[in-house]
Amino acid sequence: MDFGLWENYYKKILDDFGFEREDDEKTAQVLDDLLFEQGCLTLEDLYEKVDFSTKFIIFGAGPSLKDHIKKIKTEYDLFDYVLVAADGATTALTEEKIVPDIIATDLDGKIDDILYANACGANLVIHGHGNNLEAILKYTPFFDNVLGTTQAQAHGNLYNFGGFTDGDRAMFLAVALGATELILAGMDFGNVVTKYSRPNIAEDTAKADKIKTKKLEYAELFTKWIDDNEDVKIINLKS
Ligand SMILES: Nc1ncnc2c1ncn2[C@@H]1O[C@H](COP(=O)(O)OP(=O)(O)OP(=O)(O)O)[C@@H](O)[C@H]1O
Ligand SMILES: Nc1nc2c(c(=O)[nH]1)N=C(CO)CN2
Ligand SMILES: [Mg+2]
Repeated sequence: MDFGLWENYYKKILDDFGFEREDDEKTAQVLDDLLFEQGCLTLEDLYEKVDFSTKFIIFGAGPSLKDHIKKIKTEYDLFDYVLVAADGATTALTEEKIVPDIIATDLDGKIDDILYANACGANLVIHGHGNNLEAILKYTPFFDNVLGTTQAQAHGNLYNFGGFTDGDRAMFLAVALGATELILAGMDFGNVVTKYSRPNIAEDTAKADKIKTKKLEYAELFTKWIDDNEDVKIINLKS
């Protein structure tokens, strides 16, 4: 999605959630400075790492994630696909001894699992926004093979491929990497969250709060936008 079109959605998101654009821009600047210092990936670098396939599997952190991973393990040849974990989904993949090729994260998943997957070879797409400045400062220096994103205007080392939550941004990234097919696993949307999305809940699942429910509505909207507007086949294992 080009920035002009994205900006219309972005302004609505800022308004809907009460986020400040200046806060997003401040974190973006910090992330860009960190990546300048430590080195980072360009889109072309990442493309070279995953150009073995144009078929991608995107793993979200919804209630069907574990079942979908088990189905994929038995019915698919994992080496035929570029595996992209959205943040908390990394933990479920780690439990199943799978290292994703890419993790899209705003660094609020289980950091130990993301660090482990990164050490095992997963590339990281770190998203800076107005509410994760501390996590960006604290954890970014510990990761290798990082590409940075922002939801504001891209500048310096950062990209904006479109998308809001880790899951739908992972899809926009896949499109930017030339995906022809996206298989969605654990992308339930709706209003139920899992321990992979919310590590502190007592049970395996819980009712999403209002803000999370609204985030998932945007995730679904952008998934539909990609399906309607991009030249890519989307297969959601949930439906
Ligand atoms: N029912 C669901 N619960 C949680 N995540 C889901 C669900 N369905 C789809 N997803 C996707 O899985 C992704 C990973 O979940 P996670 O909660 O770790 O992400 P997030 O974008 O950081 O959300 P938040 O800002 O609420 O922490 C989400 O970004 C979303 O796109
Ligand atoms: N400012 C801000 N931006 C975001 C946030 C958030 O909590 N605050 N959460 C996101 C992923 O769900 C994506 N973008
Ligand atoms: Mg996250």
